Amino acid sequence: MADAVLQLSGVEKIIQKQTIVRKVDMQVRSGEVLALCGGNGAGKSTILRMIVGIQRPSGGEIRINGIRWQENRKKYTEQLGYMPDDYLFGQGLSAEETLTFWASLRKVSKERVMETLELVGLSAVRSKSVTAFSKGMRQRLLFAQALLGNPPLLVMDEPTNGLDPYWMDSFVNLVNAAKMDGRAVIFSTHQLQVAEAVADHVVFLQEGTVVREGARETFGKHGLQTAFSELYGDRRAEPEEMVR
Ligand SMILES: Nc1ncnc2c1ncn2[C@@H]1O[C@H](COP(=O)(O)OP(=O)(O)OP(=O)(O)O)[C@@H](O)[C@H]1O
Repeated sequence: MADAVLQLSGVEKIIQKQTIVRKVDMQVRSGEVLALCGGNGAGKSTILRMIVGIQRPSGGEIRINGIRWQENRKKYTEQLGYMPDDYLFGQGLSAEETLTFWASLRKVSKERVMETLELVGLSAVRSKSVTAFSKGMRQRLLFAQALLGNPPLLVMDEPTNGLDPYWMDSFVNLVNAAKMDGRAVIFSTHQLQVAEAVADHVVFLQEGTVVREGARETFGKHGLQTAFSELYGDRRAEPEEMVR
C-alpha cells in the first residue's frame, strides 16, 4: 500500500490548559480524500491549521511526504495548498491579478496562473474584479490559489460553506479532478452530502477526539447523517445559517 502523503500521529492541541485536540491519528494517501466532520467547536479547523503550520501542535507529530515542519519549513509548505474558510480579497483586483500576486509569493509561473484559472473555470472572467464575484466564484479562486504550486496535498477548511447546489457540484468535480491527479485531499465540512459525494474516508470529531471513522461506504446509504445523529443527537450537521 502506498505511503501516506499526510500522517498525523498522536496530535494534540492544548490552549490555556484546555485540550482542543486529543491524540488524533490520521492518514491520507495519494489520490485519497478525507472529510473531517463534526459539530461546531469539534476541533476541525484547529487540526487543519496545525497541518498547514499556522498553529503548532502541543504534542504528537505531523508529516507530509515524510517531512516534519520543524525539520524543513520551506519544503514542508511546498507540499501543500491551503484553502482557508474565509478570506478578504484585495479591493479592485481582478481574478488574474489576485492569482498573479499569490503566484509571485510562491515563485509560480504566469503559465501556471493561466492554467489554474482554466482548471477552475474562471478564464473567461479573469479580468473582472473579484469584489464583483459571487461566493461560488470566490471559492473557485481560493481553490485555484491552493492548486497554484501543484501540491501533493490539498487542505481545505469548509470549502463549500455558503455554496448553492450548482457550485457544490463544481466543487465535487474539482476535488475529483485533484484526486485523479494523485493529490491527497483533506477538508472539513458541516455538509454531510458533500462528504457523501466526494470522500473516501470520513472522520467524525467531538470535542477534539475522533469518535468514529471509516471508509465512506462502511457508513451505508444516508449513513453519514445517521452516524451524525447517533453521535451528536438531533442537532443538524449544518449550522443554522446554512439550513435553507
Ligand atoms: N486560540 C484559541 N483560544 C481558545 N480557544 C480556542 C482557540 N482556538 C480554538 N479554540 C476552541 O477550540 C475549539 C475547537 O475550535 P475549532 O475552530 O477548531 O472547531 P471547528 O470544529 O472548526 O468548529 P466550527 O465548525 O464551528 O468551525 C472550540 O471550542 C474553540 O472555541
